[in-house]
Amino acid sequence: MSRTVARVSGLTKRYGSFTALDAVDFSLDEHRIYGLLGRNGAGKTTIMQLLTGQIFPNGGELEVFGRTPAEHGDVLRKLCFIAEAQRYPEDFAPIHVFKAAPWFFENWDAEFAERLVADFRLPVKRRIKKLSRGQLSAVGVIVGLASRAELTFFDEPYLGLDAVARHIFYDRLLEDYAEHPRTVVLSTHLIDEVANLLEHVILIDQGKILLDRDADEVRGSATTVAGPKQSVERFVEGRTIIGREGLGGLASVTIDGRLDQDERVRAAEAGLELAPVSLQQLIIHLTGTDLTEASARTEQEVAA
Ligand SMILES: Nc1ncnc2c1ncn2[C@@H]1O[C@H](COP(=O)(O)OP(=O)(O)OP(=O)(O)O)[C@@H](O)[C@H]1O
Repeated sequence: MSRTVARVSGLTKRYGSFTALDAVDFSLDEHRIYGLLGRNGAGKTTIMQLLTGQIFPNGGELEVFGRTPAEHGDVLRKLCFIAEAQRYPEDFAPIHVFKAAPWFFENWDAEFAERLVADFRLPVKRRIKKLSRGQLSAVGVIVGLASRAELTFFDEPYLGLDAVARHIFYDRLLEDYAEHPRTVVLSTHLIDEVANLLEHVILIDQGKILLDRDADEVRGSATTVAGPKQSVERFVEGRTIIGREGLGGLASVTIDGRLDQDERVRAAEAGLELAPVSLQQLIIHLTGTDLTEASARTEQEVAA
């Protein structure tokens, strides 16, 4: 059985009369990659700041490696938090950040950091305030990866990183995680890009947990049916529709729930293709009203 590295229960954070986090319960197991997902302002950064001892809760229990993080230096040394707008001392260049890193991270791998510098083509001697937005994000990503902290938080780490650099990040994270398992919590809005990386999904909305499940279970919880429009519409009749796309005579409709064997045979006979739902589509459905309203409208249009 895997060890729990962090556990929160009834965790509440208020800013004045505004409740940013409302009695939240969840736990993080060792050696897993978690996606902490949710819309803007959902409470993701707040959770990460609480778990890394940067802010204090107004209520509930919070335990990281069995202790309250803010009060225990030995716990903080096992943590790495890469914030969206990570700040560094004035006049530091990346090389100074990487030289200082072993003081903060006991597992720091300088050679790995050097390889990452080459991968990201980072000018290590240039002052941080002169770096481009993407290069600044690369500094954080390198620290997050090469620190090999037992519990690493990446909060939207790649603002400004181009597509190539983002994929280097995903590849290196997976390779290094395979060799040095640890717990990683990744908060991102680029859900489709990271979907294959995630082993577990925690979805938060307006300070409450909407979903806390194994990523494979989430992916299997809905199905996309694609093919000729009329056949698709006939097949999905009476089911809960999560999303709908179409082009010319073709349609792709996502329905809630699994299909049984008979339904799969019927779909094949009707020339329809079935695919598991994309994580992004499911999350848009669970946290947004736009798509649901849009599909309700489309359903009415189809019915008319
Ligand atoms: N210091 C603060 N004072 C007042 N409100 C705050 C403070 N910090 C955060 N909030 C509010 O708490 C809520 C949660 O913020 P949080 O930064 O955790 O969201 P998030 O899920 O990380 O969002 P995003 O995806 O946009 O980064 C937001 O409504 C935010 O405005």
